[in-house]
Amino acid sequence: MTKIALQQDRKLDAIVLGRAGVDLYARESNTDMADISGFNKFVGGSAANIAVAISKLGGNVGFIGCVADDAFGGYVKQYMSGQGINLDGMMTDSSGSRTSVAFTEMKPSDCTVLIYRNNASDLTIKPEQVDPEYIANAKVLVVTGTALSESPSREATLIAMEHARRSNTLVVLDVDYRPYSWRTDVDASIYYGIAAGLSDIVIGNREEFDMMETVLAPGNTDDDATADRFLRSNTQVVVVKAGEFGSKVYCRDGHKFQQGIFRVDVQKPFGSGDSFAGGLIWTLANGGELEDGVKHGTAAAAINVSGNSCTEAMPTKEQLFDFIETREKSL
Ligand SMILES: Nc1ncnc2c1ncn2[C@@H]1O[C@H](COP(=O)(O)OP(=O)(O)OP(=O)(O)O)[C@@H](O)[C@H]1O
Ligand SMILES: O=C(O)C[C@@H](O)[C@H](O)C(=O)CO
Repeated sequence: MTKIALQQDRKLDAIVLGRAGVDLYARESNTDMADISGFNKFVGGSAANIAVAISKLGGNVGFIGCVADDAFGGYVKQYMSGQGINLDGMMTDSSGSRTSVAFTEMKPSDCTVLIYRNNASDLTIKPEQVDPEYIANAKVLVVTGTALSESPSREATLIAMEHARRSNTLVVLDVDYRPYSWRTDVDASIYYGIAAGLSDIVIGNREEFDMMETVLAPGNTDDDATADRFLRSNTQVVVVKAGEFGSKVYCRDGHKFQQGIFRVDVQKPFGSGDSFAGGLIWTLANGGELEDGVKHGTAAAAINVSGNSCTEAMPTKEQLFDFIETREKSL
């Protein structure tokens, strides 16, 4: 079993950096966008999803991000506070930006997702708004990579990672690649490469690592080669997620393992990555082994994809361990 060393004497288990927005999920299942009668509203955004995931498991979690001074921004802050998330790092922008909004169908696969990020508030956060003391008070800094897609958020994200490194705060990069956020894959691979070099743990799926290797190894699809390439500089662990095929985990010392999935009745494919990250990071922040963290993340993801939202479908600690116990008994 593998232990990831981190500073335990910290006020916060984790701080998550990136977007917090609104998810509008189809009211009807298995219905095309054109035929949906309406939507159910939730808080979303990859970083907010991960923060809620950790909080619902019982973690003390903070946030670094920015929402607009509009009704959606107020809704997001109210919900996240209600979930017990510390918002000392949440900025509010009054320059006319807009809180990110995602519209989704509700189908087990081939789900349309439309995310409106025109002048997105989360990308307005500035380096001078990132507090190094706040980061020094957390065991883990979780960065969701879309925050790298535009300045000044790009610089704010990189300085946050530098602050974390200097204060021995573990750095996790969840790649969170959204192609429409980037001018080209070459641009993306450059900044993701810099961020990966500042990270202890890099979590991505095959498509995301393909993007990250656009310049370094175009056309490579071999996970082992990808892991070898990114297990450099500060990076101790690379996790390659593979949807219903589970995940592969590679450690700097050569140890590697695979984790299969927990089979469920899937309502939607998305949210799996954020819940996986939340379960993994919560486990590590509480001194758990890497293997257990990946199992917990895998179970949290299965629970989430069988639900009808992201944030609200994140499991509590009791739900997570009941799910695992029930499934393991039936093996
Ligand atoms: N259909 C499924 N059933 C059960 N577990 C799943 C399913 N799809 C994904 N998972 C679990 O979730 C983990 C992460 O999912 P995935 O590989 O899809 O990440 P992702 O591409 O970041 O997802 P997304 O961006 O859609 O949230 C997988 O490694 C697996 O453990
Ligand atoms: O990450 C986002 O901005 C949208 C998510 O909250 C949403 O649940 C999703 O993952 C759709 O793909």
